[in-house]
Amino acid sequence: MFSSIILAVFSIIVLVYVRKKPRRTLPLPPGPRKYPIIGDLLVVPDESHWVAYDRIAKECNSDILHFSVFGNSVIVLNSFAAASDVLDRQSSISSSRPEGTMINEVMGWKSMFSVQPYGQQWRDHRKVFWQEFHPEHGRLHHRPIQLRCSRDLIRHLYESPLDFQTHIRHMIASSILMVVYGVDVQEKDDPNITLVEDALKHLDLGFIGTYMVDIFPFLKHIPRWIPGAGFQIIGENATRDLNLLVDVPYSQTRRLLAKGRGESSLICRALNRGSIPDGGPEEGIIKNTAATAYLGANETSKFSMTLFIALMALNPDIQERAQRELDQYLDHRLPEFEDEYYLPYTSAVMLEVLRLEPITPLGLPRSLVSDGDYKGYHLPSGSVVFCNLWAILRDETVFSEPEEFKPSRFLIDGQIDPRLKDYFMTAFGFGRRICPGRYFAMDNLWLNMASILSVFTIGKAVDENGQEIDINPEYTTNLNRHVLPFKCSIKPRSERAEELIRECRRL
Ligand code: HEM
Repeated sequence: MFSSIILAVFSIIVLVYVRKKPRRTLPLPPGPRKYPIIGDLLVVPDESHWVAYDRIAKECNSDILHFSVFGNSVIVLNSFAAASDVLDRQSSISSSRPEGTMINEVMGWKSMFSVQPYGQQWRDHRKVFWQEFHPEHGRLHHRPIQLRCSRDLIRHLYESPLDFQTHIRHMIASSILMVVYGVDVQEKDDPNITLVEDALKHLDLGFIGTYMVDIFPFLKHIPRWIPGAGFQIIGENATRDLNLLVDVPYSQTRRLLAKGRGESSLICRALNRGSIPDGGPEEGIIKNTAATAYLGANETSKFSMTLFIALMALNPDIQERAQRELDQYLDHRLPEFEDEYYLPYTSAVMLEVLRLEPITPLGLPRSLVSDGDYKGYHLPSGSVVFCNLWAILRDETVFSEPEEFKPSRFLIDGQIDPRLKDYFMTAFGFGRRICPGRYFAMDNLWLNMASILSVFTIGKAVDENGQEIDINPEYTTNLNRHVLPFKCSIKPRSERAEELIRECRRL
């Protein structure tokens, strides 16, 4: 009797175990040696993760890696082939984002669709975003605003070149604020620019895996006064700053609309598309989409524009080549969007800046909603997936001497190589979650880079003894990077250039 009870209990345990853990027939992708319980915690690198992942992938001779931290599975895709297979071909299972407890719940970001899991809520927000940011719409409605902000940038750089980072930040924030909210931006110390920067400064802190609460979600319930619960205070500050960002500019737009202004904005167009009750769920979608756009545009373009300034100062021969092309074609006028096709080297400079140092080297994390596979490896459901964009954009088989800044690599027969440009677009991610702001971003970057090159010479600054100050671009090491401040000189190229700059009066 006793032995039959033991047998029955044993059989139930085996059944439950077998049900819960279906037998895997395929192995997991390779990765470093795993330790009991903590898994790979000790070997997960704590800085420049993308460089370390690329090295480990080469050591393992595999373009896909698997890590495990306290039983949580992490997959890193290290090649174009792996990324397009998992994120494009298997997009039905790989288009979600991980439910990062810190960012989504503790910091209150779950209303931003960039971090939402795949599903109806995400689709509703992305639809509102895409109606505004698809390329034909952008050409019609955004380009005039981008042109105006770019001319302001040229004027600001002329007036106080040492403050170039402030001016870049102003140009980007004002172009997206006008597009999304239809509100004008003050020449200096605009409160809406402070709002977005305050909200963004918390983002790095909430990145998935930075806090134990992401590994042990029950920690979100511990009160803020318990020692070690500092993340709760960070969460409260982040939630407050995000709520301000979502509400304040939106209310300004509503006030403008009530006065019959602000009509050329995402908000006005989205409100006009449906009959939206005040404060109802649809209004929430528009409000949150607007804030996601404002947040998404800021750091990304700022990083690439600042890096462009550093690379131009460091590479005078490349700068001069672009200027020769601009001078020949423009014949003493500032560039406009329609000129882009005729200025391929200038476009190549932009592509190369974005290729060399992607702002988000590991993209934004995805999560697998079901089991997948790649090259005979098992990809477990629930895994967090990182795509190593940095490694993909430095693949030696596509870009020779990938660590060199060489815009001409993008040219074939004097035009942009379409095959290479398609490959390059991976800088904006893959599949259903690919960056929906990419056309706006590329328009903004191209126009501003071309305009700066056409009227300014960028060089190294000199110190009080007349010695050149070296530039060695340094970045923060978090997953959403910033270029650390540096000095450089920005001077008008000629008297004619100075005239053109003076013509950039506020439109
Ligand atoms: C140089 C500029 C930019 C770069 C390199 C960039 C890159 C990226 C990348 C790599 C992703 C993740 C895609 C994925 O998961 O596969 C992303 C997502 C996103 N980006 Fe951008 N981006 C840029 C500019 C912008 C701009 C200007 C906006 C807004 C106007 C924007 C809005 C977004 C949004 C909303 C998402 C989340 C999409 C979703 O989860 O469905 N980005 N971006």
